[in-house]
Amino acid sequence: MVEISNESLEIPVLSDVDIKIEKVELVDIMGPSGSGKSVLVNLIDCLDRPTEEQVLVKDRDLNRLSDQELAHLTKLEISFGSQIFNLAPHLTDLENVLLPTFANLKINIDQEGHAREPLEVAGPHNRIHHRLGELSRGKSKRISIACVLINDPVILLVDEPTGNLNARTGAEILRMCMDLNNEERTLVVITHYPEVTKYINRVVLIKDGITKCN
Ligand SMILES: Nc1ncnc2c1ncn2[C@@H]1O[C@H](COP(=O)(O)OP(=O)(O)OP(=O)(O)O)[C@@H](O)[C@H]1O
Repeated sequence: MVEISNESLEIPVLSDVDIKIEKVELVDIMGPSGSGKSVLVNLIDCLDRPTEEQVLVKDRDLNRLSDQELAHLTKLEISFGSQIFNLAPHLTDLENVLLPTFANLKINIDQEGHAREPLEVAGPHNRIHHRLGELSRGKSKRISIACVLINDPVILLVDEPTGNLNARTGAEILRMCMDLNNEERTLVVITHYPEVTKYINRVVLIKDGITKCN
């Protein structure tokens, strides 16, 4: 059970969710707006905690981890790519990609070299010193994927990587997700892309905070 509360109000958000995601799976989470998809992903990324029951990541109960263990998990093992409006439009692509590293990157490292691989994986890119706000939506999505990859995590959570994209670019981004999954990473994607089942064979449906299939 997950409830969101302030002093006067308690809102039950997820109440009967029982999902096991295996190592190296590629899973799509689908459901109507407000059904609890983002809250579920926030739980896996340790941004929220359940009011009842458990969330286990790599067999570890997140409620029982120390702050240091949680920080290690969320900095280096799990990466959450939120929707592109959470990227900073006034920063360059390179600066956006490097942002998740600032807590743990050594000062004298070649920053551009460090970002090169995730930028290449995320697609052809020759304008890394341009501000994000100057890019197309498709290119911005690719930058958000590069941000997810920069710390080389084993679990990737990606919120709406295909949102507001045309069919061709949406398919390219999903194919990229499949490639990342083939590299032995576990991927949890939230998308409503209509042909998602061509690319992802396990879809978890959430309706009113309850998983309908898993
Ligand atoms: N910080 C918050 N304060 C109050 N209610 C919240 C908060 N975060 C989420 N909720 C509520 O929890 C429920 C689930 O929200 P969530 O953002 O997970 O939905 P979603 O399925 O991701 O929706 P969308 O597809 O529109 O992004 C909604 O009723 C939402 O209003």
